[in-house]
Amino acid sequence: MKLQFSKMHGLGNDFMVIDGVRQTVTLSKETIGQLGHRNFGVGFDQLLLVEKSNTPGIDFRYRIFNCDGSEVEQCGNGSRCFARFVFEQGLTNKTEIAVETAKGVIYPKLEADGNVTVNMGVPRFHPTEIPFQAPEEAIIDPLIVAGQVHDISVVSMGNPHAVQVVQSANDAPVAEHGPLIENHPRFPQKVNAGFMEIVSRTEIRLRVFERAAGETLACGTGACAAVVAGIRRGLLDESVLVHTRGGDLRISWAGAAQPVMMTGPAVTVFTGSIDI
Ligand SMILES: N[C@@H](CCC[C@H](N)C(=O)O)C(=O)O
Repeated sequence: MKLQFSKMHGLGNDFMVIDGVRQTVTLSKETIGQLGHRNFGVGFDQLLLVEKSNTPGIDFRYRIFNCDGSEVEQCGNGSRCFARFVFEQGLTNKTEIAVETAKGVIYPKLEADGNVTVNMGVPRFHPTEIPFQAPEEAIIDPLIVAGQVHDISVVSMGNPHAVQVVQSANDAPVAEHGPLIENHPRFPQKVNAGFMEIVSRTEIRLRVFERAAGETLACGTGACAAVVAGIRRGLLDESVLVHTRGGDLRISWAGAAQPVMMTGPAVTVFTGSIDI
């Protein structure tokens, strides 16, 4: 089977994006893992599969897979690339799109300046919604990692995040502690581990060790989760510029029961086809 795809990125978090509306696509976990390989495949952090939606009022459905082939619930940088993809490919002429993911509907909007703004939905904090083993919801939970207590804030943006505040994002032990947090037994479905440096009430630096993908140059849901965690801790204002290794995102959150808004770029690098 020959598969047409676009290679895209959002701040260096890179994607293979496949049109499953005009192509019949069947992908096993193994095939996704092979396609994701940086030496033997196309290479990506996540694969995005765009499909038709059967729900009235919803334009598309899109599925998200980590580079190991595991399917995940949500992807911030991916949602912006999804919107750019369906527009560029002529799958829609709408600039405001409603798209179903495995964890609800999100609303990307293509801006006149080339950025994409996404209503990422309402963040969740209850341990059962992460999922996280804890007796009750808290703003800060102590987590023992490498024999030391780390103060984490757990946030679900559809997918699970554990965010901690560090003195310096640059010097944070992301490669050492990231996998320990990702696979910590208190997170039965694993977790994305965020390391946030507070620069000011309106600016942070962030690195994220992503579940099943390792540290990426940027993580959109990780940025949403970090800003929400910082606001809940009383450290950040409502609108925050997030510096990632791949570039900047603007994240805003007006507080409890409100959706998180994310604005940033989405870039097509090339289109191609591959025999699978
Ligand atoms: N890069 C993404 C998040 C992708 C999914 C994540 N690795 C998970 O397993 O939850 C983003 O931009 O949000």
